[in-house]
Amino acid sequence: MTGPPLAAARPVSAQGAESCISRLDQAVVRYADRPALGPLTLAVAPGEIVALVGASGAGKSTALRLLAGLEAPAEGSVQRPAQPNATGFVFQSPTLMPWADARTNVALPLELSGVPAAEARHRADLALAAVGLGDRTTARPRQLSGGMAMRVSLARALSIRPELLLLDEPFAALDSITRRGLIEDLHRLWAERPLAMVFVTHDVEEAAYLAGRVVVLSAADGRAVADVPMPGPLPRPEGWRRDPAFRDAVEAVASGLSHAMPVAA
Ligand SMILES: Nc1ncnc2c1ncn2[C@@H]1O[C@H](COP(=O)(O)OP(=O)(O)OP(=O)(O)O)[C@@H](O)[C@H]1O
Repeated sequence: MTGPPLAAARPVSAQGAESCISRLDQAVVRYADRPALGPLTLAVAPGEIVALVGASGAGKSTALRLLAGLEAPAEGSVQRPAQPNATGFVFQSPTLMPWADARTNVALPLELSGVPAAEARHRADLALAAVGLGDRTTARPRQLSGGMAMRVSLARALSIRPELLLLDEPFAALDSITRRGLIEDLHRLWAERPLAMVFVTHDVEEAAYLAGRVVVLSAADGRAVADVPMPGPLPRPEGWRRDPAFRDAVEAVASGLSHAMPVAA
């Protein structure tokens, strides 16, 4: 291996208390007294893209739920964006209403949060155009491919104009070409309006390509065992996947992950 694996990693606890949009501080989650996560400290700066990787059960989704305010920690604290509607969430499944067209799927949650109907539809159309579905606003979910349905889900999350976007393995069910296209879309949208993102994935290369920083959670106890800054500009330049700096970064994350895997009995 040529990369600078864990030498380049810095412990999460070493992060300063710099201005951040969201932060977990020594957060612990337990289910029926069994530890599910932590203690985990994770700070996300405005406009920063962070990928969370770790074995199944390491606590990645739990960390996202804490950041989303969907559950509270048993110990430690969670800092979240002050504004209401500042956090968007994209799940692994697009979770679209099958009876509604793409526009309504995006507009209805806005209307339910108090946005007048005409404005909600206008914002839905803008969000759908931003994800490349400007010509599919009247399509029902069954008329859309898996990648298109995920784009609608992304448009729905973006339509609230979040400062923080949480994505829980959003592209896991899609083929690799579609996944790569969606990652490029995320970078393009981020370049137009740099919002913070926390992206959960099992795919080391996807994490290293998308994010400016990759945090590795331990399978044993859901602590962060590595926090690896990713080299290179965002969005990625043409041919970045073949760049030695990218290949080294992938190895650094993979090495952190191999240290974070459960030890076979
Ligand atoms: N509602 C729940 N009740 C009980 N245990 C739970 C609950 N949700 C999660 N857990 C447990 O908490 C731990 C962390 O789960 P979590 O889903 O956050 O892991 P993950 O890293 O996202 O896993 P995966 O990659 O498989 O999605 C696991 O041991 C899981 O079984």
